[in-house]
Amino acid sequence: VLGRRRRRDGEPPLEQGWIPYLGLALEFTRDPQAFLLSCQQKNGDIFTVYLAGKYVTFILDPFLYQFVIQKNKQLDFQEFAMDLSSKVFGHPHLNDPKIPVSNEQLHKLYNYLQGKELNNLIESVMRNLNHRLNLEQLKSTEWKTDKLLDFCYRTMIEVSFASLYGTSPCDEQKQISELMQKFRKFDKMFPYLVAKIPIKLLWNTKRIREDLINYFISRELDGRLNMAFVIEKRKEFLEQHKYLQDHDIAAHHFALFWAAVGNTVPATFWAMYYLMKHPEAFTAVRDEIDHVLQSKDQGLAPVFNIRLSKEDLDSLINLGSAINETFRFCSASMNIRVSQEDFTLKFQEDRRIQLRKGDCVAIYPPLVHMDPEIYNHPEVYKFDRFMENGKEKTTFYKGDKKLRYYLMPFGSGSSMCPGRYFAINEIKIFITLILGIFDIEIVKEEKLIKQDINRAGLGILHPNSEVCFRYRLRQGRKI
Ligand code: HEM
Repeated sequence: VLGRRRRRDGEPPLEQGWIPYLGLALEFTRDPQAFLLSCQQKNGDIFTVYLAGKYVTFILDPFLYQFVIQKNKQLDFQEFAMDLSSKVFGHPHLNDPKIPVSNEQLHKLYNYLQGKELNNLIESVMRNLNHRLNLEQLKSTEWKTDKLLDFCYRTMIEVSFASLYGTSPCDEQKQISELMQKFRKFDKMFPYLVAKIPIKLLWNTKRIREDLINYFISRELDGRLNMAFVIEKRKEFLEQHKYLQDHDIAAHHFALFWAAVGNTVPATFWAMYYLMKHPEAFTAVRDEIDHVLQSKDQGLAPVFNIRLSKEDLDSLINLGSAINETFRFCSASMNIRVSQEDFTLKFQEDRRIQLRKGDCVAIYPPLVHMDPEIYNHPEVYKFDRFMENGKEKTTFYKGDKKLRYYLMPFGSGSSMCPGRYFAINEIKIFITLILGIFDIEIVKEEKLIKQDINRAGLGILHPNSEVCFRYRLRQGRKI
């Protein structure tokens, strides 16, 4: 059968299925967690599965992750990521000999998402979110009803776009609202694009992608004010290469914008949702927020003008733990590497496996996140799971051995998300302002909200339906 191969000595157990080309892809996508657990029962912690034209070796024992992560020369991430990104976002493949733009140099610029520049980004997000919330124009006693995922998208796309790509001197509410709608349409197709379904077959996705790319062409970006340093530098870097057309550069900007909001918005949704569903968590987080706001004597009237520093946000331990617990529940990004040559991957002592050039090696963190040996009652949301003695808890055990990798929403090693600090701070700012300013509650829930697993392996899962909520200016709080 096409694609079938024989297992060689030293290679992990092999599961190929019987369907030509697809192999076990359908079983895997139907429920990755259940599928991997059943393979583990049969084969142990290391096995290879044939999935849609690729042999993927899964390493399920978290104590072996480090051996994969350390081998970043033989097990490459960048080539695979660039390939995928260029197909999904329609930009040229960097490192193509015809386009001598260094992907490595481009990566160095992501350092501007951290350190001193992170403080500036935090300040921008604060300013832009205060501005956005002031536009809501709520009167003090009036409840306003909305849909939670939609609210998170509207607010965070506007705030992230303004904080990264700057603000326009003209009113751009209409354009931003169109950007949000198009972004959501494109994002719905994201799993299909990753699965390499040709964009032509995905209705009008190609046109929507072009429209989105057009928001980022240089004549649109040039007049914007307060652009983030990371974007300014990235723009300068890409524009100095005459090989890249304006459209190519814009497509790169769009890819980064997708990375910046594609996971942050659903993560914010879940963080808010779980807080609203768990009153004890809501109260603990809100008390902590009030404490910080009061100590800073923050302005809430006549217009909201909350300004908190990174240190203030760092001090929100309950909130930080609630966000980590949210990540544990709903993050499902698979860490993939591609073997650059036939070689022996060595683990501790005499444990080792043979890998072939072109095969993938995968780590699937949701299995760790839901492991009852690591997390007591993993199916239960406990907002304070990641705190201990008033600080962030960082020691977790499996059996009696301490784990290095216990929570992995942001990937690992060479594929670690460079925007992780920015993302966590953005979510913290969002929740701090919303809980600080508003009373907020779920209105009705006709059916239980579940995670839609069609993005399993690709990042933060989405909810399978909307949640209706309402909010009003906080009562019983001096403003
Ligand atoms: C909750 C929010 C976020 C999550 C869960 C997340 C997760 C991830 C993960 C898992 C990867 C690795 C991808 C892989 O292994 O295939 C990644 C890569 C990346 N992320 Fe994030 N991310 C988030 C927010 C952000 C933000 C806010 C930014 C930028 C402002 C950002 C920028 C990037 C970039 C540029 C890459 C690609 C890095 C590379 O090519 O090496 N992310 N992210």
